Amino acid sequence: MDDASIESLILKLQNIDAVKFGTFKLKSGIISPVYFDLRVMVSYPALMNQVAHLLHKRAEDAGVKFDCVCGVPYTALPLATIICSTKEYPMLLRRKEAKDYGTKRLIEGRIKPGQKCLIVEDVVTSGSSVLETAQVLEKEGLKITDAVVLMDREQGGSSMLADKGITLHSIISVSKLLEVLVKAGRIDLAISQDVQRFVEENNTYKDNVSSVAIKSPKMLSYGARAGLPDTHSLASQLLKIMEEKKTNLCVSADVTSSVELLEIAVMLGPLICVLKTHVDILEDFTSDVVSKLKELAIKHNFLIFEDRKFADIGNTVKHQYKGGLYQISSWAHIINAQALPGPGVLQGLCAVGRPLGHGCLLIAQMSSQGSLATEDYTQAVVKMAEDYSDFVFGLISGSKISEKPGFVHMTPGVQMQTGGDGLGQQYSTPEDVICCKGSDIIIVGRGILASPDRLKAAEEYRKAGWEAYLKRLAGQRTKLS
Ligand SMILES: O=c1ccn([C@@H]2O[C@H](COP(=O)(O)O)[C@@H](O)[C@H]2O)c(=O)[nH]1
Repeated sequence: MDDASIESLILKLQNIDAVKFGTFKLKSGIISPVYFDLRVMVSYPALMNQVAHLLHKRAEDAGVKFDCVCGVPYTALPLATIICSTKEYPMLLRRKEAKDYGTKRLIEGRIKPGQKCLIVEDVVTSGSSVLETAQVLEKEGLKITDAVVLMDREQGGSSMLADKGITLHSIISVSKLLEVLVKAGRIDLAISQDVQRFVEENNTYKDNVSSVAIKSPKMLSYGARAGLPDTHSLASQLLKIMEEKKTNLCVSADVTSSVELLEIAVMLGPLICVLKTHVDILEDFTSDVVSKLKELAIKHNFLIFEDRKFADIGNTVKHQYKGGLYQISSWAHIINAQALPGPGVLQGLCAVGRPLGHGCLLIAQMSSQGSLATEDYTQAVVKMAEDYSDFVFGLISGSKISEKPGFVHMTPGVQMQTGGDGLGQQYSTPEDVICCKGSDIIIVGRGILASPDRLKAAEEYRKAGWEAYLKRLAGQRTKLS
C-alpha cells in the first residue's frame, strides 16, 4: 500500500468529518481531543468501496489466508459486505444481541467449523470489540488469527489482541493520520502534540502488559546512560553513537548477496546505530565482505550485530563464534544467544568475545506469534543477563524488561503499521516500542528493505524512532514537574 493512497484516504476522511478535533466525551467518560466517526462513510459509496478494497489488500499483502469474513457490528458490516461481494468470500453476520425467538443465533450465515474467519473493523482502541466478535465466532468452531482495521488509535488494542493470538493489520495509525494532516496544513502542530499525548497517556493495555515489563522506564537519556559506571563498554559506545547520530535505528540487512549487503551499509550507514546481519544467508560469503563491512562501520560509526542466536553448550558455541567459515568473532561487535542451554552458553561465548571487547544480547522474548517464552522464562533470562553483565550488555525483547540503566533493549518486529507477515512475524510501531514500551532500539528489516526507496524509508524509521525517544523523555519530565 503506497504512501500516496494512504495520504489521500486520510484527507478524504477529514473532508467528510469522519475525523474531528476538539473536546469529546467518550463512552468511557474520558475527554478526548480527537473523535473518529466512521459511520458517516456509509453516505459516500466511492469511499466505502475504496476502504473495503484497502482492507482486503492489507490482509492480502500480509499473506493472511482466510475462508470467510465477519464484520464487527455495526460500522464494519457494510465494509465486510463489500469485501465479500466483490471478492466472493462467504460472509458471517454477527448479531449484537441474540433474538429471543426463532433460532436465537448470534451468528447468521453458514458456519463451517474449522474454517478461518477474517475479522473486519473500522476503529480499534482497546481491541475489546474485535476480541468479543472473535470469541463469539470461536464458540462456533471458527478459527480467528487475524483482523483488519481501518484506523488503529494506537492505544494498546494491537498488543492486547496479539496476546490473545490475533494479529491486527491496520491501514491508518493515529500517528500517520496526524503526520499527514500537519503536513497538509489541516491541523497545527499543537493539536497534533495534544492528540499524541492523549494517545500515550490513555494506553488501555500499557498498565496490563506482562508483569515482567518495567512500567516506568527511568528518565535517563542515552548519553547519560553511556556514562554510568557499571555500563558495559560496548553499551557505552553504542549509547554514545545513538546520542551523537540521533538514531536508535538498527537495520536488519537480511539479503543474500554480498554486494547488496555492502550497498545497504554504504547507503544507510549514516542513519543507523547498528547494522544487523544474518551472515549464513549470504550465497557468496567471503572474508573480504566482512573486512569491507568493518571499514564501513568505522567510516559511518555504527556497530555490527550478527544475529546468530547461539543456542548450544559452551564448548560448541565457542567454536561456532570463533571458527568455521564465518569467524564471527573477528568482525561482529555484537552477537546474541538463547538462554535455553543455561549459563554455559554465555561462558563459552564470553571466553572468546570478552577479550576482544565484544558484547552479547540475551534473547528474552521473540516477536513471533506463539513464542514459547513465558513470563517466568523471560524473568529468568533477565536474571541470567544481569548475572553475566561483564559480557551481556542488553536484551532482545518487546519492551524494557530490566531495571539496569546501562542495559540496552533491542526490539525486532517493527514496521510503521501493526500487522504481521503471514509467517508468524508480528509488527509493532516505532512509537509503541520506544515510547510506550520503553525499549531503546528498533530493529527494522523489510519495513526498509522492501521499500523502492530504501534511503527514504530508513530516514522515516530513524525519525520515527528518535521522535518516540524524545517524546518518552519529554513525557517523563512532564510527569515529574
Ligand atoms: O524475535 C525476533 C528475533 C529476531 N528477529 C530478526 O529480526 C529481523 C526482523 O525482520 P523484519 O523484516 O523486520 O520482519 C529478522 O532478521 C529476524 O530474524 C525477529 O524478527 N524476531
